[in-house]
Amino acid sequence: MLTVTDLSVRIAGLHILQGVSFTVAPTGVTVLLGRNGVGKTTTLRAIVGLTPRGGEVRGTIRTGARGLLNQPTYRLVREGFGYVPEDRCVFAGLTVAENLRLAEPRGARSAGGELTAAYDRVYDLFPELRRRGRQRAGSLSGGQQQMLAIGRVLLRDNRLLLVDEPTKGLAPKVVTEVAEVLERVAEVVPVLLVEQNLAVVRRLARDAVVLAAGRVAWAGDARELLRETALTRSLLGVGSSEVATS
Ligand SMILES: Nc1ncnc2c1ncn2[C@@H]1O[C@H](COP(=O)(O)OP(=O)(O)OP(=O)(O)O)[C@@H](O)[C@H]1O
Repeated sequence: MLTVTDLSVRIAGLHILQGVSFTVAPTGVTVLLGRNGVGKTTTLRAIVGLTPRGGEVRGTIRTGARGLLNQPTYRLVREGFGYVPEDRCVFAGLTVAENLRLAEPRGARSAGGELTAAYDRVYDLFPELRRRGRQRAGSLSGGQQQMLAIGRVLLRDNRLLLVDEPTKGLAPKVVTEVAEVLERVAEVVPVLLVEQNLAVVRRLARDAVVLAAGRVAWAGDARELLRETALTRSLLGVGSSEVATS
């Protein structure tokens, strides 16, 4: 389980997070919600040690007794933190297979060059990545790029995945496909998810944490939050029909 306590982040003179505390359950999806610009991405980036240079991060981030605040990102990756950023960051000029190869941990390929179980795990979830191995990542659709961004991270044996707005800008059918994949991923590894699509939240999230004004405004059962349309409306600023029908 990941515990974030009193997390404070200042960037460029802005006090963006002002004492954020929450826990990520050891299984399933915990969703991080809040209006635009409230600090959801800043929270994920602080956890994985990617606060921009000059930013100041304070507080504690722990898994068990281990303190992880301000650890270098490579060490956090070795600790089992997988991060899928909002902009996906696939290498457009490289093929799908080359993108995966760049993310390979030790053991993903045998001494003879054969792919091992790490690849089986990724290709079972995303058969299309195998089929499109030779295609340039830049020519994939948005949904396929998202699958590559998630698949790349899953080459490692993660203990926590942090996924930032994976369905943003995708067509409804593709949103459903990405949600299905995340649902399967969350059966084996806990996920901290930033997601604005409430239908996806409803489908995936067991726990919810809502940020407002630099702090946690609400935390608890995600379904309970979505049932309270007035609360959802006031915390997230969405229309009541959006909450009710999503
Ligand atoms: N490097 C930076 N320099 C200056 N301001 C920043 C920087 N990074 C984030 N901010 C500001 O911090 C605030 C929180 O940004 P963040 O991206 O974490 O919000 P968010 O909740 O993820 O937003 P959204 O839902 O729109 O993606 C915003 O006001 C943003 O402009």
